[in-house]
Amino acid sequence: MSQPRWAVVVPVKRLSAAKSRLRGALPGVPHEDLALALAADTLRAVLACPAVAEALVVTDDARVAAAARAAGAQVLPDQPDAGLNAAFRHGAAHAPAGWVAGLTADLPALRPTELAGALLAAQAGDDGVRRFVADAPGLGTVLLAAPPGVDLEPRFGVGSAAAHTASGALPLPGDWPSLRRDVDTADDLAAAARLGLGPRTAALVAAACPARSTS
Ligand SMILES: Nc1nc2c(ncn2[C@@H]2O[C@H](COP(=O)(O)OP(=O)(O)OP(=O)(O)O)[C@@H](O)[C@H]2O)c(=O)[nH]1
Ligand SMILES: C=C(OP(=O)(O)O)C(=O)O
Repeated sequence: MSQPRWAVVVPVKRLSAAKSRLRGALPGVPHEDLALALAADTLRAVLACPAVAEALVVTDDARVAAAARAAGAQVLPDQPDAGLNAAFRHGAAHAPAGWVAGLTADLPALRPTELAGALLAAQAGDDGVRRFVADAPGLGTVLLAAPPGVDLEPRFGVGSAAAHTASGALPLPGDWPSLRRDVDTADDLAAAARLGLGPRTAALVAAACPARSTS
């Protein structure tokens, strides 16, 4: 039997407001270009993942929407424009019946095989329970997965790993460094670069600091 395939919801904030903690991380690179590259590399990995049938990008940003459509994603408006969890709920409500995952759009080192491993692990329990992947420090969440017929019930934000656990979701323990490596700060970006960045982000890092691209 073939593995059931997933709809993955990927919310992206307006680029002018997104990733504020990263502002100035790449000297000479416009901040919005960096925020767009992070999302584009995340989405590229999502769409290259064999377990994924569909990506739904929730955004009100025209550049993000154009890049997402060009990559093959469906684009939904950021309704009701009430923050990240509302955006996840909106995307999940438009996903086809089946397995649904929510993923943050700040994973520029994401490898499709690691995403596939996490999605497969989320299906292994077959017990109707939501599962999540915590970020590298263990406090936040990068992926939340819900079985068919189960609400995604996203609780992203500060301390979201504990919030997801408190809501009945179970943490997935797998070793997926590129999935767990979300990028909020310049240090996170350096850590993601050590794992290997996607092409859009790598090009901007190289443009900001050419010496780094050859090391
Ligand atoms: N559509 C949508 N996406 C959001 C919203 N808030 C956050 N996101 C996305 O959710 C992901 C994780 O959020 P954060 O890491 O907090 O990102 P952020 O709010 O852009 O970053 P900071 O300004 O540094 O807090 C990022 O990919 C954001 O683009 C929102 O209100 N709407
Ligand atoms: C949105 C989240 O994280 P951060 O803002 O730290 O990326 C989260 O971990 O739920």
